[in-house]
Amino acid sequence: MKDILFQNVSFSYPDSGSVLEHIDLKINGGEQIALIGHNGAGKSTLAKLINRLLSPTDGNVWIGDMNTKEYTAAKIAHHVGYVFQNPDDQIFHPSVEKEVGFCRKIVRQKGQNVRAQIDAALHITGMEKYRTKNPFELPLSLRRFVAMASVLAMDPDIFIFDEPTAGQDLAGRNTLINIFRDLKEKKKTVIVISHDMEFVFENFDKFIVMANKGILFFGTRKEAFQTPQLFKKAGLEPPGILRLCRHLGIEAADVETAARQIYDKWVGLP
Ligand SMILES: Nc1ncnc2c1ncn2[C@@H]1O[C@H](COP(=O)(O)OP(=O)(O)OP(=O)(O)O)[C@@H](O)[C@H]1O
Repeated sequence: MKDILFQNVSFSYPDSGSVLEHIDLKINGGEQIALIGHNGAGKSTLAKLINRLLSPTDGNVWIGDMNTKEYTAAKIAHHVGYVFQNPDDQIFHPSVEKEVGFCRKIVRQKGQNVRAQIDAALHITGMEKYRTKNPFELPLSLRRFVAMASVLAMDPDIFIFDEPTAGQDLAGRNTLINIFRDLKEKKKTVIVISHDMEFVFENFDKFIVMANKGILFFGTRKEAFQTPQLFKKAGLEPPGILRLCRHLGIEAADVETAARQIYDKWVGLP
């Protein structure tokens, strides 16, 4: 397991000035984190510094003992898998199986069984039945799972998912929950960039909240719920469950606890 370490990292795009300033951050190997913040807060930029698509203007980003500045993006891709928001940025093979099989070289280098990796990735994403299809004949919601399968098959230590719930119905969301559960069991590091407050607060225990060119908050779901004004300061709509709990005057960090408290307080009285 590789930790991710940001040491006093600042970043500017050539034509838009400073985007991130003096970021110190440590994500332990195996943590599953939701990365949230208003539009333009710098979430994708932070994520691209992790997979070396970008390099810090100042400071250093480490993946385990690798200073990302000293490696190419292709090399870092062995350790950090990035599932882009738009799958069409990532897909370029004429069949689902070929697309997912793109991992071959990396998987072989790791001494893993290529066939087993591809089959497992197709299975967990629900893409098995589409293996011979051209990805571009599939709807966008399924193309997202093709892109996901091709990253899962590479079996990196760290996964970044950019807006994975976008355009997904209940079945798609359940597939995602299953994928995140599996990655948690495998002790993979997962960073999910999302505007889907309901989904991330239901399914993640740790949060990074970005605002003002930096990190406004890094802590547990419970701590986020207990930090007054956090969502307002971050320019975010709090999840429905938090708004409900505040209206009812109860303190709960997840739906189950809230339901139990509501039941105990109003329903379960003898
Ligand atoms: N390639 C680029 N060139 C110049 N400026 C950029 C580039 N990409 C992003 N920016 C700017 O950097 C800032 C941070 O963008 P970024 O995409 O990291 O934010 P974000 O939090 O991921 O936003 P969103 O939620 O809208 O996707 C924004 O002001 C954006 O306009």
